[in-house]
Amino acid sequence: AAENASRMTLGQVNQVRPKLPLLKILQAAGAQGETFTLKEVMHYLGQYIMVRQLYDKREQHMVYCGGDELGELLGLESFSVKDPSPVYDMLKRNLTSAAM
Ligand SMILES: C[C@@H](c1ccc(Cl)cc1)n1cnc(-c2ccccc2)c1-c1c(C(=O)NCCN2CCN(C3CCCCC3)CC2)[nH]c2cc(Cl)ccc12
Repeated sequence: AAENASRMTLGQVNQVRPKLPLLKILQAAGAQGETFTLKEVMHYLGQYIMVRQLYDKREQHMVYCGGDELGELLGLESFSVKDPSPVYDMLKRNLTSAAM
């Protein structure tokens, strides 16, 4: 019982709460709820890029997000999935820890 309780709380400890503009993007990609693991956030952002066809069909590592809400959040017209730093910077600005 105790280990289950601790496992449940540990499961909670790595949850993050997206701010509203990011939450709307995740929900557009099918996300349910308001807190996620970082892995889930990345999964839904990838799904969003796929569904909105923001990646270049020929150069599939290039994402053209200008004019999309994602580009507004990133402050970028485009980026390469090979350099995740702009995405991590955006997440720092748009995620709060759900643990508090
Ligand atoms: C390594 C990983 C990644 C993850 C995070 C970051 Cl900051 C960079 C890179 N990654 C590698 N390519 C992609 C990618 C490329 C084009 C379109 C969609 C996703 C991703 C991204 C994933 C993802 O969850 N990826 C699962 C496997 N992907 C392979 C690529 N697959 C598609 C590539 C285009 C053609 C169709 C398949 C989709 C599944 N989540 C992301 C979210 C963002 Cl903000 C940006 C990119 C991704």
